[in-house]
Order: sequence, then structure tokens, then C-alpha cells
Amino acid sequence: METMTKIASYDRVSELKGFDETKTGVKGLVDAGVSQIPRFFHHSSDKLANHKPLSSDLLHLTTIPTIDIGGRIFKDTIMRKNAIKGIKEASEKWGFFQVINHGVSVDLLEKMKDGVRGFHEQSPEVRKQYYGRDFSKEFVYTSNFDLYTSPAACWGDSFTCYMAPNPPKAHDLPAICRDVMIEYSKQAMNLGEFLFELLSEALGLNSNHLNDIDCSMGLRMLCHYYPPCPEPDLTIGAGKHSDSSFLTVLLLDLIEGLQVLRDGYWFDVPPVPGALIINVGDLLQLITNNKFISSEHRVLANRATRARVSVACFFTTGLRHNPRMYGPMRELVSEDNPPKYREITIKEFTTHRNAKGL
Ligand SMILES: O=C(O)CCC(=O)C(=O)O
Ligand SMILES: [Fe+2]
Repeated sequence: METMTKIASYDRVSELKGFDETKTGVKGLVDAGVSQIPRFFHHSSDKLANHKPLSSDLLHLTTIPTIDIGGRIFKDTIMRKNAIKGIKEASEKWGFFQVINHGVSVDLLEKMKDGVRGFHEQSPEVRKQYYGRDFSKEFVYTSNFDLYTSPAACWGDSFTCYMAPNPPKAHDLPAICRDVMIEYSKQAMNLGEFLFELLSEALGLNSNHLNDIDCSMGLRMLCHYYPPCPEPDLTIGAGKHSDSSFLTVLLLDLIEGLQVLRDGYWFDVPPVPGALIINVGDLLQLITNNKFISSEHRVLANRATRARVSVACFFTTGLRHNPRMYGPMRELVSEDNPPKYREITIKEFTTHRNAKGL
């Protein structure tokens, strides 16, 4: 009876609105010193658990493979072949791998993470000016993109911006991270184009194939900030999802939390200094007719004493209304392996995904 009264008196929508109206996100709650997280952040315990035991053929696995991409200039063809083989296997089995020797300087990786931290830790008055839910804007800072539609909120804040093919004007970006966003996104584009060459070859296609069909044309940057959570067993940093991109380049800091789902089991992805995580998105799974898989992943609530940051660069096709149709590639389908998907425009695909939610 008592629980029923409590449920009846809990006005979730006004709690959500109250939180949203602060315009300072989860970071604002932590700064205010909350020791108990608001109820709308509570996730059901079965969603947070990792019960399912490893099947015996997965017992030897600990985490996603690491691939050396030779500084992007393979001096020897064996090394290049090995990298392509590694990428192929990882994309088929995990949908995830991490690259080392990727050609983006450690200094730039650190500056990028400092930029994200800097944005979220600057004074609330400055941060608030960017806060909102109008995603047609160049640069949007918010907490929980799906705050009003998801069953439970996540313990983190983010900002996002399309950096290619039409980069924002510098003055549309916050001063504290504008230069590094521009520089890092250029480097991420170059790396992405190189990875699409290797992925094309891993599929037995001409190395330009995926770049030629615009897989690397557009880049959306999403920069996350996960403050320490006072009750990390009750919530999550980012709920289970797959990425809608063709490919994602993910920069992590040294606080753990990322997990990848494989055969029903959540594998930790321990951060490796200087490495970048690469994952196959839904669109690459679609055009490869499920040869490469877009795996679900999540981020646990941050148990550390300082905030965790990450930077996801999503390769999508550039033009928001690109008329190109994407379906399983002709080269990869046959009588024995008929197309599993119909052809679709990016607009149609995105509209469907957004309606479905994470
Ligand atoms: O923060 C992370 O480690 C992952 C972020 C992520 O999965 C995403 O932005 O899609
Ligand atoms: Fe993701």
C-alpha cells in the first residue's frame, strides 16, 4: 500500500523537466553534492546484470583484438596482410577491435580529452548557453538525448557536432575546445579513410570501394562526460545500444566502463593508453549483408573519483538528405547468400532508428 502511494505521488515528468531546466546536466547534480541519485536514473537490476555464463568456446577470450596498423604506411606487405586479416576476423566476430600505431599523435589524443573535460568543467553559466534539445543546431550540449522517451536516464552528459562534410564555423564552437575539435576531426577523417581501405580489402573489394560509396563522407562527433556516480549499482553511463554509423572511431580515457556484448556476455574493454577503439556500425552491417556485425555495447556508471570522458566519431554519409540508396553490396550477395535487407536511404534509415529509440 505504501509503495503504491509513493508510485502514485511520484511525478516523473516534472522531475525530468526540473533536471533538464538546470541546463547543467549530471555534472550539475554532482556539483550540488547529491549522495543519492534521482529515481529517474534507476535502471532495473536485470538490465544491469551480466548473468549469462560464457559458452565454453569463448572461455579463452578476454577482450576485443588489438591490431597494429603500421602507422598507416605499411613498409612490408606481410604486415599489411596481417592487419587486414585481423580486421576481417574482428569485424566478423566482435564488430569491435582496437588499433595501435594508428598515426594520430598521443599529444592530440590527450588534448582532445582535455578539451572535452574543459568544456564540461567550465563555469555553468558558459555551459548553459549551449544546452538544449534542438538537434538542428550546429553544436548541442545536453544530458540524455532521449531523456523524455527512454525508460531510465543514464549518468552522463554529452555534446555533439557534425564536423564533415560541412564543418561548422569556428565561432559556432565553444572557445574552450574549438581548435582541438577541428584538428582532431581532421585526423579522425584521415584515419577513417584509411580504415575503410583496409575494410574494403578485408571484404575482398577494391581498396577504394567503401570510400567511393561515401562511407567516410560525413563525421559526427559525440563527446561524453561521465561524472563519478554515488550509486553506481543503480544506474548506467550509457545504455545498451549499437551505433547507427558505418564505422565509429572511439577515444577512451583510462577509466574503465565500456563493455561489448558477444554471444550474450558482456566483455570489458580495458582502456589501452594511446589506442583507439574501432567498431562496425549498423550501416556497415547492412551493406555487408551481416558479414560484419554491429555489436551492442554499453558503459557502466563511473565508479572512479574523477570524471570519465570519451569521444566518438561516427562515419555517416555526409549529406543529411543523401539520395543514395544503401543495401547489401552486389559483390557480397549471391544465390546462396541473398540480400537480408532492402535498399534504403540514410534519411529513411535514420528516421526509423530515431523512432525506435536506443
Ligand atoms: O563512452 C564510451 O565508451 C562509449 C560511447 C558510445 O558508445 C557512443 O557514443 O556511441
Ligand atoms: Fe556507441
